[in-house]
Amino acid sequence: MAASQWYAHSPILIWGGGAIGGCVAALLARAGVPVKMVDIVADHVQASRTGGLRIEGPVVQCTQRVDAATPAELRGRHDCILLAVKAQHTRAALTQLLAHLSDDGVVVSLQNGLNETLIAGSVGAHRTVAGCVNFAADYLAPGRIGYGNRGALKLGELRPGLTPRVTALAELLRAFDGDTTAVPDIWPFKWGKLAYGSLLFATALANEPMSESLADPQHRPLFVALAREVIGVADLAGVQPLGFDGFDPAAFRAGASAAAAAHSLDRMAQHYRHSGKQRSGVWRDLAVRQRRTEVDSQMGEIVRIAQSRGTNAPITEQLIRRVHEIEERRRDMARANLVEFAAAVQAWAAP
Ligand SMILES: NC(=O)C1=CN([C@@H]2O[C@H](COP(=O)(O)OP(=O)(O)OC[C@H]3O[C@@H](n4cnc5c(N)ncnc54)[C@H](OP(=O)(O)O)[C@@H]3O)[C@@H](O)[C@H]2O)C=CC1
Ligand SMILES: CC(C)(CO)C(=O)C(=O)O
Repeated sequence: MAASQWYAHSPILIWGGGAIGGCVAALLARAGVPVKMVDIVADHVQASRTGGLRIEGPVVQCTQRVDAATPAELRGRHDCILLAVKAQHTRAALTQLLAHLSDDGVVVSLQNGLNETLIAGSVGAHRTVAGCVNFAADYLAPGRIGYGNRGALKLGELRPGLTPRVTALAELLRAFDGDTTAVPDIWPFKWGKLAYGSLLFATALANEPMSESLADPQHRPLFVALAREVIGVADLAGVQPLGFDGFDPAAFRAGASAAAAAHSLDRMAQHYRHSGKQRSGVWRDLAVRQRRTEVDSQMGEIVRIAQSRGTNAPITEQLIRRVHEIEERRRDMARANLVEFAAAVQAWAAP
């Protein structure tokens, strides 16, 4: 199957044209792929289809006119929908997009978390493809996206095995990033990103850049304990997380040396040191957008899975509590949060 098959009948829909969707929409359009970006932010839609969508930052700078619509303006059915809304907006987006997905079409999740279960429940498992996304971007203003740094982009079927369609989807997305790969088992990467993401949620308790917090020796007991807990829940779910972009799950497992974890955290810090995006999307939701984060959808799911296996995930629960306190303006974002959290984790671990 050729990548062009996905847009032989209708443009590729990019549902949610913010940081991730906007980057993909602009750069696919720039490569000559027919795309249509769908977003609820009318000003952003209008700017992107008239003056163009501007991509800023160290990776690429361009202004690309992108065909765009609000959900209400959209007509017709499409074979490929790249879904890039925040996890908590997935259900609403699915309700809107269902009528626009062709019978043999697919929804590809370009999201963090385990939204594929929800997507499959709505459009059917046979029309769902999973993604693991780690490039960094920010929605800056209507018609303006910052592309901070390149990062892993992997696609896979819900069931193990490489299919022609997922191979063709990866080929399609190589027009966005040439290193995009189709993998025979996506779940180790999805869980790898959840463990990685737990560290990003933790760094968002502070105002410092990700690279600074990840490299700070005082925070490391917290990062190691947190990642180890998430990896433990993945084990219970029958998945052995895999790493990318400096994150090495094996280095956080019980029995691994402190030096191995330190090396992995140093490499993660290095990944962001020269990025145009110095702070995570979680930090941006809290500090700039001043809105709820994806913590319940992403970290909450880890707690729910642990509980369904008869155990718990206490450090993740404490992380969620602290993020909620910042969301509700009951806690300031400060380095002291990480220092205090690391000390608490060490105290719980003490015999
Ligand atoms: N940003 C990043 O660097 C990375 C993000 N991710 C993940 O990618 C996913 C997308 O995140 P990101 O791009 O940052 O998010 P953004 O908020 O930047 O973009 C999402 C866009 O979708 C819009 N939207 C919300 N609901 C709908 C809807 N029903 N239909 C159409 N559009 C809608 C949003 O509008 P509004 O703002 O009004 O809600 C927003 O414009 C998340 O799961 C995130 O964790 C993964 C790796 C890196
Ligand atoms: C930091 C990043 C971009 C991963 O590289 C991310 O996942 C986020 O901001 O949510």
